Amino acid sequence: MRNYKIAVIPGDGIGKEVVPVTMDVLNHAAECFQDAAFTFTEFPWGCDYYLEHGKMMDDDGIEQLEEFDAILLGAVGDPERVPDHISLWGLLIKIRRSMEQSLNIRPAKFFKGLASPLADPRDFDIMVVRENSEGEYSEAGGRIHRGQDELAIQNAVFTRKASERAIRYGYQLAGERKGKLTSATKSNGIVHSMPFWDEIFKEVSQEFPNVEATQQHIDALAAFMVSKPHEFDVIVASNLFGDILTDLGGAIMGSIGIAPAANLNTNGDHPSMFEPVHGSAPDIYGQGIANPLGQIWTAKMMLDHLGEFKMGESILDAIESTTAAGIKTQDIGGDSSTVEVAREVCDRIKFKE
Ligand SMILES: NC(=O)c1ccc[n+]([C@@H]2O[C@H](COP(=O)([O-])OP(=O)(O)OC[C@H]3O[C@@H](n4cnc5c(N)ncnc54)[C@H](O)[C@@H]3O)[C@@H](O)[C@H]2O)c1
Ligand SMILES: O=C(O)C[C@@H](O)C(=O)O
Ligand SMILES: [K+]
Ligand SMILES: [Mn+2]
Repeated sequence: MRNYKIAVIPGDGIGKEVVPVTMDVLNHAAECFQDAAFTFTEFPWGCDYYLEHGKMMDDDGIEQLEEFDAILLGAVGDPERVPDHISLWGLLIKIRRSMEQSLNIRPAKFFKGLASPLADPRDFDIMVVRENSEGEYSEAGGRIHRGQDELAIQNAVFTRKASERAIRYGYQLAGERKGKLTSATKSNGIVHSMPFWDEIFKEVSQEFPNVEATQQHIDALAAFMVSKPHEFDVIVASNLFGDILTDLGGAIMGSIGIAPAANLNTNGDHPSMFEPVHGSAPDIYGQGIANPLGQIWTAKMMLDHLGEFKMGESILDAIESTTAAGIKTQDIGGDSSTVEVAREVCDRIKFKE
C-alpha cells in the first residue's frame, strides 16, 4: 500500500467548498484501487487566519509543508476584507516561491458535454506552461512622493535561468505531444525583457529540431486562442501572460471553474502544489453552486505527479462522463450543486488495470 501525505489548504471563499469534495473524490478513488491511500492534513491559512493572527500562514508554515508529498490548495483572496496583494503574496505566491514551484502547468481542452461559448470550438487540447517564479510578478520597485508628484515603479525580472527552464520544459512537453510550441511574446512593445525571452526561445529551439517553434505577440495570441484554439499544442508564457491566457483557456472550455493548475517544483527539493486556476469567487461563495471540476481535475494532475497514472485517468474519465451525462453546475448550464456534481464523479470512478 502506497501512502501519500497531502497538505490541504482550502484557503478562502469557494476554496472551502471545492476542496472538501475533492478529498472525497480522492478517498473514493483510493477505495476503488485498493493500493494507495491518502492522509490529509488540513491547514486553516487564509484571510480569516490573517484577520485573527495578522499573517496569512504560520511563521514556520513553509517548514510545516516540507514533509508532505504534495499540497492541495483551493483559492486565496477575500478582497473586501484583505487587500489582494497582501493575501496572495502572504500565502499563494509565498508558497510558490519558497518551494521553488517554478512552473505552472495549466491545461485547456475541449470537454465532452460542455457547451463552449465558442461557436466552433473543434477538438482543442492546449497546455500552457506559465513561468511561475518571476517576470512581471516582482517585488522590485516602489512608490515615492505624495500627491501630484507621486509615482510607482514596477520592475519585471527575467533571468536567463528561469526563462530557459520554462521554455525548455515547453519544448520537452511539445516533443511528447503534437510537436508544436508557441511562445507568447510582446517584443514589439516591451523592449528589454521580451527580446531577451525571444532570444532564449530561439537558442533552446536548437535542442529540439523536431518541435515546430512559433512565436506570437500576446495580443494576437489571445485572439487566436478564441478564433482557432485547435491549432495550438503547447504555449509557453511569462508569469503574467500565462496567468491571463489560462483564464481564457478556462473560458473557452466552458467556464473558468473547470481549469486546473499544477505548480511544479522541478528540482525535487520541495513538494509541488495543485490548485484550480480560478480564485475564491466571493460573488458565489456560500451558495453551494461552485463548480468543483477544476479542483477535482487538480487531483488528477497531483496523481500524475505522484506516479498514480491509472487512478488519475479514472478521475478524468469520471469528470468527463459526469458532464456528458448533464450533471453540471450553473456556470456550465446545469442546475446541480457542488456536492451533487462531486458525488456523481465519485460514483463514476472505475478501477483500471
Ligand atoms: N490562485 C488563486 O488562489 C487565485 C486565482 C485567481 C484569483 N484569486 C483571488 O480570488 C479573489 C476573486 O478574484 P476574481 O473574482 O478576479 O476571480 P475568480 O476566479 O475568483 O472569479 C471570477 C469569476 O468566475 C467565477 N468562478 C470562479 N470559479 C468558479 C467556479 N469554480 N465555479 C463557478 N464559477 C466560478 C466567479 O463566480 C466570478 O464570477 C481575489 O481575491 C483574487 O485575488 C486567487
Ligand atoms: O496571479 C496569480 O498568480 C494569482 C491567480 O490569478 C492565479 O492565476 O493563480
Ligand atoms: K486557485
Ligand atoms: Mn489567474
